[in-house]
Amino acid sequence: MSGLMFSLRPSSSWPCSRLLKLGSLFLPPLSRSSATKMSPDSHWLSPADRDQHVTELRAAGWMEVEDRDAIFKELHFKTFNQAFGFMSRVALQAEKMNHHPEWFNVYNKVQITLTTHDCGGLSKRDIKMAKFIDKISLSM
Ligand SMILES: C[C@H](O)[C@H](O)[C@H]1CNC2=NC(N)=NC(=O)C2=N1
Repeated sequence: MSGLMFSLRPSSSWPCSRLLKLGSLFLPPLSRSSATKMSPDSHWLSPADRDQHVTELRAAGWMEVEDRDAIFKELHFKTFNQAFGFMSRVALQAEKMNHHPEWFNVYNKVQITLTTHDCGGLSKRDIKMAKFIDKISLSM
């Protein structure tokens, strides 16, 4: 495919929903309709909502990822079985929400990064998944 290629990245003043509309101007009609059909909870969080949610999640041990609009947490369990059982429950929830973590497991540790790939940043789905993860991890 020839032609000008560039990527639109959300920044603090350009929410993903606006970038999607701008980006869709350069997409073929088929992609344009799908790009604007994203469910609202996978749209980029507004700066005010993002600040509020991230502040709450930071208090629960989440941290912001330096070079991307994402949140990260490392969880420690007593055993590998407990860690894997936790991952199994989160995996079922991920399928139910159609929203999947980026994660790494070694023995009893699970490192999780949450971001919304469709939007290129944090959305309500990430917040919902982070709260689910915190609830499940406390019950293991
Ligand atoms: C096609 C499929 O519905 C999409 O790719 C879903 C799958 N899981 C996802 N997971 C995450 N974290 N972000 C997404 O944007 C996403 N999109």
